[in-house]
Amino acid sequence: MQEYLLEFEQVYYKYSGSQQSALNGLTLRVPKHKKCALIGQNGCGKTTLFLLANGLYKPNSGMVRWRGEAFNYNRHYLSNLRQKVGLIFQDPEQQLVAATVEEDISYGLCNLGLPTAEIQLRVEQALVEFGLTSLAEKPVHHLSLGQKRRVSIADVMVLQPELLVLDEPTAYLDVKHTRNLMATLKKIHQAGTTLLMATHDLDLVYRWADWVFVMDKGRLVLEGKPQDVFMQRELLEELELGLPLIYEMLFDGLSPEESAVIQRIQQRIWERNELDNW
Ligand SMILES: Nc1ncnc2c1ncn2[C@@H]1O[C@H](COP(=O)(O)OP(=O)(O)OP(=O)(O)O)[C@@H](O)[C@H]1O
Repeated sequence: MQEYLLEFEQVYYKYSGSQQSALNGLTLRVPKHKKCALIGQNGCGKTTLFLLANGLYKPNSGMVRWRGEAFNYNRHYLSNLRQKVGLIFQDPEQQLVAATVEEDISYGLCNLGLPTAEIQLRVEQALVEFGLTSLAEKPVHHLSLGQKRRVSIADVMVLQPELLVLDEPTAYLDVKHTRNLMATLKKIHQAGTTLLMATHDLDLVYRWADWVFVMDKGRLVLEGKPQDVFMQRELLEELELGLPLIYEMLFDGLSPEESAVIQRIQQRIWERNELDNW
């Protein structure tokens, strides 16, 4: 039976001074072990959802649950929750706090009060795992965007979260760094971490995700496997989200022979994704 890590039930959230709710009766459950993509227009509430996901914000009404239990917003609970739900911000600058890469990665571990030997071991492992060993002593403000992104992921992964939430992690990355990032996420997923990623890149969603959430105006309007979600052409056009290129082509008046080729390619992509699944 499918287990759910994080659940939002009828969640409303309004920023102070704002007229409209950013989350508007959001009900959404994150399935354990999946690679979930969250899509929706600018301003539909994705980042707000993420800020509620690790308790940085509290709903005005409704409930957020972790493994079936309602969030308790006391300090001890939140500190535990933030180890389990790792949040990667859209802008890595927001996340990097220390002078050097090594210090930045150890920052969260020091806050947990772990023994020094344990901290050193985990930092060394993270430096190797995320290809940062040669940058260990480099000042974080001297890094490229792709390197900063890797450090921000290492900062969070060193805490060994069960769910990793990423807000548009491929924004501003070139092809090479996007591929590297996706390879890193694959390793993280294979090691047992559930992923939830907001993105506007529908081709990436189609190739990567095994579950897709579609949000509009602060609520969930559609969810499912990519191949089912992207068949909902009219709804997605109505929401002005567009479609992955392969669906644009499929719906674009192809000959039966051309359609058959596209469908064979789709089949290959689904099979490959299934193999990668849990
Ligand atoms: N700090 C804030 N104060 C007031 N309103 C805010 C604040 N942050 C976001 N909002 C509003 O809340 C709504 C949801 O914003 P949010 O950033 O969650 O959307 P998003 O889906 O992440 O957008 P994007 O795709 O552009 O990142 C928007 O209407 C936005 O203007």
